[in-house]
Amino acid sequence: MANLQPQPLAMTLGDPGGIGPELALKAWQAYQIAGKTASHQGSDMLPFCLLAPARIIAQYAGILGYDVPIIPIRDINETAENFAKGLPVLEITDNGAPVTPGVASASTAAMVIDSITTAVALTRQGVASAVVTNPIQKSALYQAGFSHPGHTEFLAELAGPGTLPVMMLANSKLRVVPMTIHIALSQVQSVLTTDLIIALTRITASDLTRDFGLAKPRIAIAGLNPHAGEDGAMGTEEQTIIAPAIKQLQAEGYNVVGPLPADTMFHEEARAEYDVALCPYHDQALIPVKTLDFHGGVNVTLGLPFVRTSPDHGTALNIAGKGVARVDSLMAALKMAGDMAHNRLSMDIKHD
Ligand SMILES: NC(=O)c1ccc[n+]([C@@H]2O[C@H](COP(=O)([O-])OP(=O)(O)OC[C@H]3O[C@@H](n4cnc5c(N)ncnc54)[C@H](O)[C@@H]3O)[C@@H](O)[C@H]2O)c1
Ligand SMILES: N[C@H](C(=O)O)[C@H](O)COP(=O)(O)O
Repeated sequence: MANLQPQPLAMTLGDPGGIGPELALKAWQAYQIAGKTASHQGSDMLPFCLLAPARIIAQYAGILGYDVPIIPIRDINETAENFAKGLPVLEITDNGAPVTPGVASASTAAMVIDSITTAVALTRQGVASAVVTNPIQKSALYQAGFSHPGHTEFLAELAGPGTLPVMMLANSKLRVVPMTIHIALSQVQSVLTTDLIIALTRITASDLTRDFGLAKPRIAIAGLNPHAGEDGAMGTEEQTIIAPAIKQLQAEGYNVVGPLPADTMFHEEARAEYDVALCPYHDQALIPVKTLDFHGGVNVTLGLPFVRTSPDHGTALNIAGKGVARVDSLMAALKMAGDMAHNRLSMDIKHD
């Protein structure tokens, strides 16, 4: 019989020049305020361990004047027993590169990447329940030779060949999936295919059922062009690419509608008609979700063999180290990761 008590969450460092270290400290404080201490049994928030050089976290605690004891641990299994005493930090690669709040640098890329790969390895070994990532400064990683556009694509590579990652951003008002992610707008038309839409929709529907408890998710698919093409007068991708995918998905039994005009599908009454909206390109999906609730949003990667969530914001270099960064989105990501891990465990137990 599987153990229903999930393992701790593995939180990554993110860019050490950004707000990630500050948010990790604030998240630990928020847990203490909420009374989530050593015993997490019965709690709906799992304890977490930060994968980072402890010296950097201590540096931020000092700059910010936070009374958060840093507890270096050697094994993630030591997280729960130490969580009431301080923030558990599992040491990762540290080349000693100096860190300045508000400054992202290629010199810290190795530790940023090691934190992610270690979190994934621990989660896949089953000693962590999920990966919760802090934001990375993509430009600094690119300078260091990192070849993936973002976490989403990197995590898919770590998951193994054939993995199709699905980026979903969610808050209490809206869930969205950009069907193309980190590519130039000029490439969207060639990357968006009928087969891609079908594959992304199948993964979205199945993960919303397994991880979010939606028995038959209601899915809306946006058009690419103004007015969803206005019957071909303003573009034909709706007719040649999107509609055939919807027809196929409906034939398979999915509850899918579209292509819908993107400008009118996000108002309150329209949102009540679906559980998730799939959009042809990044900003079409992310503008409404971040506008409706930036601080409550979570970025979750569907389609992976492990759970990964993240706050929906970036590194916010302009406010790093100032103590003003809001921790709400990271807290929402921790909560969602724990809930998803719990749902997967419950599902495994049912199938035992
Ligand atoms: N998951 C990720 O790793 C992730 C997500 C989004 C962006 N990014 C990266 O972050 C970098 C900066 O991106 P950006 O400037 O477009 O977006 P951003 O989210 O970092 O900042 C946008 C604005 O929101 C504010 N803000 C962000 N988070 C906040 C918080 N928690 N509390 C208060 N204010 C907050 C910032 O100060 C800034 O004014 C880029 O390199 C981008 O690629 C990473
Ligand atoms: N596209 C995301 C956003 O704008 O919020 C962000 O860049 C994060 O992407 P990854 O999780 O793939 O790093």
